[in-house]
Amino acid sequence: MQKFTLDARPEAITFTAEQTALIVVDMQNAYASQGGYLDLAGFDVSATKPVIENIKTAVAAAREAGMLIVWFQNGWDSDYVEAGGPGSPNFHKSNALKTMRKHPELQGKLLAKGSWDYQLVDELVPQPGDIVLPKPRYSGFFNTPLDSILRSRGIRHLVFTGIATNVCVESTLRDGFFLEYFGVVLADATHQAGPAFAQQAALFNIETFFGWVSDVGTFCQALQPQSLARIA
Ligand SMILES: NC(=O)N/C=C\C(=O)O
Repeated sequence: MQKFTLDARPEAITFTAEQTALIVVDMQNAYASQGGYLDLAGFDVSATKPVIENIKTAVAAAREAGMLIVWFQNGWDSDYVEAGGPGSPNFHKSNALKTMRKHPELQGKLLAKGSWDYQLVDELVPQPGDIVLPKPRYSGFFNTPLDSILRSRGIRHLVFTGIATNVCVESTLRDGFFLEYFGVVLADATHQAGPAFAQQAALFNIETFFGWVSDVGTFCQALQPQSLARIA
């Protein structure tokens, strides 16, 4: 199998396309569009357009190289049974659920399966062969078949894109770390929920404790045949 070497912080990392999945976390209207959940809850989503474009670029490069693409969609049934009731911390901490309690006219609209909010943004369209997974909590490993899907394909490296860096991206990468996956974040294909320092802190944590940090241009360059670092 051909090996690729990606320049990253804190050091370069080597992987094969067959053993790597590109993970696109929650690129739904809820997280990336004006009028979506994050926007309605008071988070700034004004800088998500370049992130969408960068994800498109990373997905195309990964697809061309033969990597598995996994798309996550965060949310619940329209009655919010999957969100958990007052006995669940999610009921108390989810800003979507809190926003809907504050604005009952939004009930059934935020992060509900079948809603515009739940849909992936129009610019990002999964293709046949990709895997699209619903997830009910921040981590993509929790109550989803992600681990089985990856293990059955011998995948060991996960390249992360999506929103939000400091919530679902970091949660999934951390759980992956505990399950022995090597996690890499493409920083310019992610965006935080909250102030800019949340992005910096998440990337610091990942780079220092849980994984590696690179960017889309470097990722695409690493996958180009002429710049491949062929190792045996
Ligand atoms: N996709 C995410 O990172 N979500 C962050 C917050 C939420 O879903 O409430």
